[in-house]
Amino acid sequence: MPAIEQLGAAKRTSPLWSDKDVTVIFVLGGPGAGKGTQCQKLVSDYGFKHLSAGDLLREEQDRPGSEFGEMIKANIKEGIIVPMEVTIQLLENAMQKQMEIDGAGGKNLFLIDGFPRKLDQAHHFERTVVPSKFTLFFECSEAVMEKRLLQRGETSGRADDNLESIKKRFRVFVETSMPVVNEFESKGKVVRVSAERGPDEVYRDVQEKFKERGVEPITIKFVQTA
Ligand SMILES: Nc1ncnc2c1ncn2[C@@H]1O[C@H](COP(=O)(O)OP(=O)(O)O)[C@@H](O)[C@H]1O
Ligand SMILES: O=c1ccn([C@@H]2O[C@H](COP(=O)(O)OP(=O)(O)O)[C@@H](O)[C@H]2O)c(=O)[nH]1
Ligand SMILES: [Mg+2]
Repeated sequence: MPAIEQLGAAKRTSPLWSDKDVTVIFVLGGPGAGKGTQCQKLVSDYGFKHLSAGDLLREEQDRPGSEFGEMIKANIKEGIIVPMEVTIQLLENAMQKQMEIDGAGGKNLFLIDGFPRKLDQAHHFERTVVPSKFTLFFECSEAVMEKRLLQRGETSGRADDNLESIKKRFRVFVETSMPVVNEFESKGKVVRVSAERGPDEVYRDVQEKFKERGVEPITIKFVQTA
């Protein structure tokens, strides 16, 4: 990727896509709330494509020759939000790539997981890439999230799944990311689900809320041939 000020979204003044052609649902919730877990379920039942901002940043961090690698690494370890231009460009690139793969018949349904984590990101993405349909927000206590993250840390290999980084991430979530949820909430654009129970119970609630919002699972029609 080129220098930050050269990135496409940094220069555009109107959205790249219309929300009539491209559906984006933001997925938010504290670290360890279960965003990734629920997104995987939605992918198989609803035909969404899942884009995790954190995964895209980790991929860019590890890409040989990336000029942002060191900066991303340092930010993730400290739980700090990476400058939005980088994250938005990575998301836009991933969406573009997916649309090229799907071609004209594609449904262009995207779950954007772990983003926007800051108000400026939310505003900039909606102004320069595409406005979101709504935000799926997972509510979870810090005690539960901490337990899940420490357990995930046993095998994830993630530099931020340790108690010190987890505490910092909780703080950033409350101070920086919750204002995003509150702003979307004031516009009636938040679907709130409790994430305290097991993955299947949480998912049942997600499906119910999606139905209320008119988002239906994929139905496979079986055609009788004989
Ligand atoms: N509802 C749940 N109950 C118990 N454990 C869960 C639940 N959802 C996710 N987990 C586990 O908790 C950890 C964090 O989940 P993940 O989906 O990675 O969360 P996030 O993307 O919000 O950080 C993972 O190890 C996952 O397997
Ligand atoms: O839009 C984003 C999303 C993630 N991150 C960084 O990536 C880290 C991990 O995010 P991820 O969503 O993978 O963590 P999760 O909430 O799933 O545990 C965050 O703490 C931030 O440092 C960021 O800077 N901007
Ligand atoms: Mg995640």
